[in-house]
Amino acid sequence: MSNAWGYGPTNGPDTWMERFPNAKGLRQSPINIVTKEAQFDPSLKPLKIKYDPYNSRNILNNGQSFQVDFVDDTDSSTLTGGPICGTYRLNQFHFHWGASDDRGSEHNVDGAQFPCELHLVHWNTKYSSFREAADKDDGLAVIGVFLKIGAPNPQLQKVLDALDFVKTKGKQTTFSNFDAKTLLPHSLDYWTYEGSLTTPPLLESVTWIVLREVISVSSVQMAKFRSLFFTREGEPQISMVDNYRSPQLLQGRQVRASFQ
Ligand SMILES: NS(=O)(=O)N=C1NCCCN1
Ligand SMILES: [Zn+2]
Repeated sequence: MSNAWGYGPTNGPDTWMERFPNAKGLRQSPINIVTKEAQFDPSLKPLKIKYDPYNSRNILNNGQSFQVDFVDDTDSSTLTGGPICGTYRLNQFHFHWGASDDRGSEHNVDGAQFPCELHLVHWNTKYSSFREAADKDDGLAVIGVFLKIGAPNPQLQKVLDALDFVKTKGKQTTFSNFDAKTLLPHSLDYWTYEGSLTTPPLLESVTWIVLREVISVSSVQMAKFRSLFFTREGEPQISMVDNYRSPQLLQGRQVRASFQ
């Protein structure tokens, strides 16, 4: 019987501290963003996001979410500017979502949850790889984008159409020529703070960049997310839903805003 971490009653976020001591750290994520306490910082630069569709490689059900992986052996898909120094390369993107539209995001805004949250994961090229960067204080930068129920999102639909081929844990399929920029909202206004991975090993290596503007997702599209399974083919099916960690203590951290 696998004792892998997950989101169930016996291996979920409340149990993670047993095997992953970072869970009790002082810069854990996600957090609740209290907008009135986020201070505008005029020194924050605009985000510069350059994604090359040629770098998208495959889509994988990893048993906790699904992720779209990118070839990251050159600087062709990068994040620069914003709160970070240097160049960070796009490694993958994935999502977190709920069993119903009232929950699912990891970050909250003024105590409110969204039905889904997109994470675009980048690593600092001062290090040689994602793996080497992942445990460094300035190793990672993750862009968080909230999804709000509304009109169907045609760009997101391209990703959702591929889910038919990765229903169960361990399944993957080619996913080429996808422009991740098409998943971003028009405005790149953001909140930023120093945090962690929201999944084990909960490494405290992430500069979080959470966009203020949401993107849309329809209820039918949310049902597609919920059609995936945490479990492998042939195992008793457990629907992949509620794969989110709840907000953690701020522990004195400052959340800055790139906008007034
Ligand atoms: N939800 S998160 O903070 O992005 N967590 C991640 N864990 C593994 C590698 C990518 N990201
Ligand atoms: Zn995530």
